[in-house]
Amino acid sequence: MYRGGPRHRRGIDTHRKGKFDPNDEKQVKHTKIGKVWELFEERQPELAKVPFSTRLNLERYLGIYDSLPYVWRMLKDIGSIRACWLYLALYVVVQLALSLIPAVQLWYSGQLLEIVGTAVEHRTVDKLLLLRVASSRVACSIADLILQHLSKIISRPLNARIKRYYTVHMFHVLARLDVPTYDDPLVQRQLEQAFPTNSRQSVIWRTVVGVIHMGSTTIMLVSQLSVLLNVLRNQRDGPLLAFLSFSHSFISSNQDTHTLFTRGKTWSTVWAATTHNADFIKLSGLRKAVADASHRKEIVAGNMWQYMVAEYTRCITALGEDAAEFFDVYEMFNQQKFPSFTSIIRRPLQELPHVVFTLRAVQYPASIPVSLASLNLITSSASSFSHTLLRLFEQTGSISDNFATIRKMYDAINLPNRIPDGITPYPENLQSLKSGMSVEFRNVSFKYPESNSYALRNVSFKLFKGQLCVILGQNGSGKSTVLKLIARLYDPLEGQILIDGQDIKKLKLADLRRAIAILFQDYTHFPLSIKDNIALGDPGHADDTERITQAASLGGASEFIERLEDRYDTYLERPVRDYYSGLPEGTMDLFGRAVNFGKIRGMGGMKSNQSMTLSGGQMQRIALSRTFMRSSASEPSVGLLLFDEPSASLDPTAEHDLFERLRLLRGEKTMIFSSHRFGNLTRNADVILYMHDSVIVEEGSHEDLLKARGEYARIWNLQAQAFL
Ligand SMILES: Nc1ncnc2c1ncn2[C@@H]1O[C@H](COP(=O)(O)OP(=O)(O)OP(=O)(O)O)[C@@H](O)[C@H]1O
Repeated sequence: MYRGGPRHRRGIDTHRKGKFDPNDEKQVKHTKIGKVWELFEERQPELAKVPFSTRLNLERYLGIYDSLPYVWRMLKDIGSIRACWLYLALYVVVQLALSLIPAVQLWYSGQLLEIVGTAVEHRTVDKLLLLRVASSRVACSIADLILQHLSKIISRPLNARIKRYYTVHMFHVLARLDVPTYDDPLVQRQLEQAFPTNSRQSVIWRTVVGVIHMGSTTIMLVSQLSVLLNVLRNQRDGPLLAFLSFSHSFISSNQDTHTLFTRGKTWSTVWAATTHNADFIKLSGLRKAVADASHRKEIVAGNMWQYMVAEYTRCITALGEDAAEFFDVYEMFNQQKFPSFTSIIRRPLQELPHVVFTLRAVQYPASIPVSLASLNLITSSASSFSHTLLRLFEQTGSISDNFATIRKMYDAINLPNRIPDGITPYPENLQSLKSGMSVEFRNVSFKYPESNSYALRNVSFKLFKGQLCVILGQNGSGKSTVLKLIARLYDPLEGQILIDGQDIKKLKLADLRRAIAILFQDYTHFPLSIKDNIALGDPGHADDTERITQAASLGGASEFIERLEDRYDTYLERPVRDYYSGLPEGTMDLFGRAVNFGKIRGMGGMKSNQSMTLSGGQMQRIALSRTFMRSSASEPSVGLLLFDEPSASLDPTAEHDLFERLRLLRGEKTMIFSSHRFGNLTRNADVILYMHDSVIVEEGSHEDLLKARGEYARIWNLQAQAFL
């Protein structure tokens, strides 16, 4: 079985904040969870001697304390939302009223008990009093109902406002992160935890409600307890029965809170779980492959499905019950095998109040009705009291989780980008960009984060303003990396990059990126309309329809866009799914009619296929059009055009047209191409950089390199022979 091995582990940067070295056994505890998962937990020396559940309790409360400044900030933020305080105050008043109702009800129950007592002793009933007490008890129930409803009515707009406010925050965080920060799996995890996508209510709302409910539950407990003590004072055996009922309820609630805290363990310690189990990794891959539409063509055409089913079955059989996600296996692993002592004595304790009551009734037969009534009152109020108490425990548990999430959320909001911003505005004079930008690499070396090998090694070159440069080389030689470093998607490990003679790190990032137009080799399409896909090339002119259509025709996309049904409003992939009822098309419904969604679809303008597939070349033309939003010679804000394999998916005519257009459009701007092709482009280039294995091995014009008779000349001649 593959176990990760030292090669894999050495790659981990143990100095980075938030990481720990899994090889250091003093710091990290390693546990195998079943066949698949391995859990690594950070040891906590200062708390290690405290018993398990106490330690977790302590951690929880310390966690709550640490999170308080974040909660305060949250309250201030909520206060800044329009009309939120008003709704919040109303909500608090309603909850307060709701929390007092059980005590009032209990008090009326005590009154009823007294009436029964008087009736037994004096054989008379004050009918008016009975009526008043009974009707007040009913009024309490109705008031409870109304208040519950009111609380729902108020919470709806309150929740919506809070959610809207924080959704914008969340979007801001996700939108502003740079590549190395966003790509870090730890940051991904942090974002997932800070902004869980699967919950319908925002964590902020849950916390606000949780804090208010904790307050109202405490009031409920205190008021219930004081009324109960009052009622019990005059009851024979009352204190004994109450003690017995409570002890049972306490034990059950204690048990429940224990399981709650065990679950809480996963949130209160630093841990990470991974798997190196080849079968499980393969099984997960197979599951993803059949669930993802992008693999369907190959699965069908390649006749792969039988093999995939056989392999899936083999892996799942080999793993048995361990073939599950971490949390499922972990829960199974943690389940207590034997019932605990408390759960064993819990059952008999439950029966004790009734046993005591029966004994008493036998001893004093005359007091049976009063004792019966008080038994009923005491056991029911004890159970409601312990229910409230349990709720308080649960609320404390979930509030500490919510506080922790709020802390993570604000940490994520403040998450710094790994590429630091510069302070020098660029350029000093916007018109200077018309004649291009100079670019210089001085002994630049670079490794991608988490990678052990150099993507660039000691790379130096200089391009003057307005030059055309083509970078050539085999796959993986480092061509794209050069372009990424110029746009400061990453910073070099060693060396310096200069733009117009200034260190690139000193320039303001937004200014630098505004001065560069770039087309990536692995360009993507946003799940937005074609119009927006092109417009995003120049967000400053996103509403300029004329500019968009012009960019589309420069990118060679306008012709096929015009032929689409929705033209520029076409969504290549609709980001919103339609919903359908569960009845499968073609089957019969309950009344014997064939299920047919056609009519509904027609009325709703819904399509049977939610994604619009264009050819690879058409996709590339849209991406090119996006770049053309800012690449024209007349565009004053751009001085450097970077194209990474811009013609890879284009047919020869389109490629020829593209290069012609680029030549004309460029004017005097600096342009760098990364390419595999030798031809007109390289012949016209001022500088060709030939890269091999992360290093520049040849540099010069076409003629220079032919004369040098190196690798460039060899491949050029090979190509020329092929056309002879
Ligand atoms: N995000 C990344 N993380 C880690 N390594 C990467 C990453 N991107 C590229 N590399 C590695 O860096 C090296 C240089 O890659 P680069 O993309 O610059 O090559 P290229 O010359 O553009 O290749 P191609 O011609 O295939 O586009 C390769 O070894 C590649 O595996």
